[in-house]
Amino acid sequence: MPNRLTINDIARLSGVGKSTVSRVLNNENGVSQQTRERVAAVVNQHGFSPSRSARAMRGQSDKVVAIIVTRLDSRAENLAVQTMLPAFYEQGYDPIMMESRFQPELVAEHLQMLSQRNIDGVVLFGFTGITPCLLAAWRDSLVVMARDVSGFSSVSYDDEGAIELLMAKLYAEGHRQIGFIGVPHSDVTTGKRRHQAYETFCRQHDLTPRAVLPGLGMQPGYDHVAQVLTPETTALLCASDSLALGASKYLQERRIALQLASVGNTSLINFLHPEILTVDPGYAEAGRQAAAQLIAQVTDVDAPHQHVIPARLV
Ligand SMILES: O=P(O)(O)OC[C@H]1O[C@H](O[C@H]2O[C@H](CO)[C@@H](O)[C@H](O)[C@H]2O)[C@H](O)[C@@H](O)[C@@H]1O
Repeated sequence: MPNRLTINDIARLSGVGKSTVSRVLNNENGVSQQTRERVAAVVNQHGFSPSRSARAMRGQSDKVVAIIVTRLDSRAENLAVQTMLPAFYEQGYDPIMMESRFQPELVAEHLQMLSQRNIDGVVLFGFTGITPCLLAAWRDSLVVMARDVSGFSSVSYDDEGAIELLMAKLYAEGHRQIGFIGVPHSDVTTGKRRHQAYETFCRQHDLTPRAVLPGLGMQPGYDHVAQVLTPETTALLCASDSLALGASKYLQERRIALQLASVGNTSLINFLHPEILTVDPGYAEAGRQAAAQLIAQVTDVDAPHQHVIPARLV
């Protein structure tokens, strides 16, 4: 018996008609309890796993998408998820959330499990180590967030543009000694692209670059900011809001007055530090576009497509 029974198989094995099986699988009225149990017994006995029908039988949605975030505590990713969820709900999809913790092996495990459950599609927050090969089976039903992966749909941010906007603003305000705190180049987007954009701006405007790349998070910002400060430094550009929060705490404790700037425009930084100059990479818009793209793909309305969200100075 093949793993995936057809509706005909179930009808034959249960001794009922196809339409009866369909009514049972779709949890409709008009079927006796006894017949319902007979059909359910066949389904259970044969290890039947047509997730859509099984879900319908349990009265659950038959349209399910998965959202795989890298970290459940990322403010950036939360902002994108916040606009993604209503877009999925509106079209009748039930989203489930999973976490990768930046581990490709975990992504592989999640995808394997999702494909066994016949999930309609996946939004995956990408990172270094995610390869086209890893995602091959999902080419038509997956959207990568925050970076592009060759051959797949993606919604990414304009990392260089975000830094150029902030550097241009700081420069226009008269700053000539601008430090940079960022993320190692192994992280291609938040790390390499944002740092290189800073270096390029410095080169083009004859500024001396002074950068440190400790990694994502508030603690690295707090621990490493001192390395880029000189007595002449008047401004500090942070590759993310979390780094800016850490750097800001350090500077406040030592009563060092600097113009801080960061990429993020997340609610915590706006609430605690409205004085920080910030660029909105477009997390909310990215969430909306990712949901729309995935729905268009899984309903055959659109082919894979790459979107880049423009950054906006706030
Ligand atoms: O301030 P945070 O919430 O820690 O945000 C930092 C950056 O998070 C995102 O980048 C990181 O996750 C991406 C997947 O969502 C991954 O592709 C990237 O390599 C990571 O650095 C976000 O895309 C950035 O804009 C945030 O600055």
